[in-house]
Amino acid sequence: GLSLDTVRDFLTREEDTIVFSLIERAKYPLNRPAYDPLHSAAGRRLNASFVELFIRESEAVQSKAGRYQSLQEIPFFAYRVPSALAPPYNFTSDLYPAAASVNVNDAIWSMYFDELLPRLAKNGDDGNYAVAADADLACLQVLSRRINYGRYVAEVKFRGDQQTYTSLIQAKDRDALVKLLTSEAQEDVVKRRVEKKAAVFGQSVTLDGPVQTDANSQANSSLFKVDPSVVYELYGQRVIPLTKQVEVEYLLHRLD
Ligand SMILES: C=C(O[C@@H]1C=C(C(=O)O)C=C[C@H]1O)C(=O)O
Repeated sequence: GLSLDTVRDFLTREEDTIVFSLIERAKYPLNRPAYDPLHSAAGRRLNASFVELFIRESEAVQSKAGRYQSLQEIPFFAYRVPSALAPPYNFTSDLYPAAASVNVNDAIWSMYFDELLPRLAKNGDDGNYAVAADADLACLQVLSRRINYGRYVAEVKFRGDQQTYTSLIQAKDRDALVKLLTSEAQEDVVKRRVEKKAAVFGQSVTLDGPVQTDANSQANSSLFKVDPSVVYELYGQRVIPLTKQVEVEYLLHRLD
């Protein structure tokens, strides 16, 4: 069952996946043309970039394979995903049905392409657009899963203090809800841990010398495949605030 410990364990494990997916995308140059609008053979400007088409088609395949039968997974192009051909599985849902579809995928999409990607990838174009787009998809999927997991966090917190949450939800008091669900101490632990994971997972491993410790490694952030301070800021300024936004939106539908 859900508890504050199990949801925090889930979020902790997702940190590993987030850091590794950022490290993978940082391996490739920016590959700018993959993000510009495509043109038809006749020269007409199309509405989508190569990366957007890649992600739409990938989601369609994964939808057929049943990925979105799990409520933990939410597609970026929900209106385009075909139904699943995969064997049915009876997913238990811990979520309140009227609030289960709350998500901030649109905000995650623009945050990733406008803010994060330019800080991850070096300028350059090696033409390997499908490989880079696949790395983008991995980043987007894990960021979406982690941030939209705020629905589960909110459900646990609601069950733990139904009376207080119910009155704040009825009053539609967003500010008081944010305050009640926030744990500053936990946020500080999370931010410092992901920064450390970026330093540990993103160092160059050689057979000579000792394994790097944070004390001697964090001094020079350019040693790392992804700058640990970028990951710290990503969590502090975007991942945690968006997770809390999901928590609040979920709670506002929790009594529907
Ligand atoms: C997820 C939680 O709720 C809030 C959001 C956090 C996060 O996104 O990491 C951390 C602490 C809380 O302010 C939690 O309490 O664990």
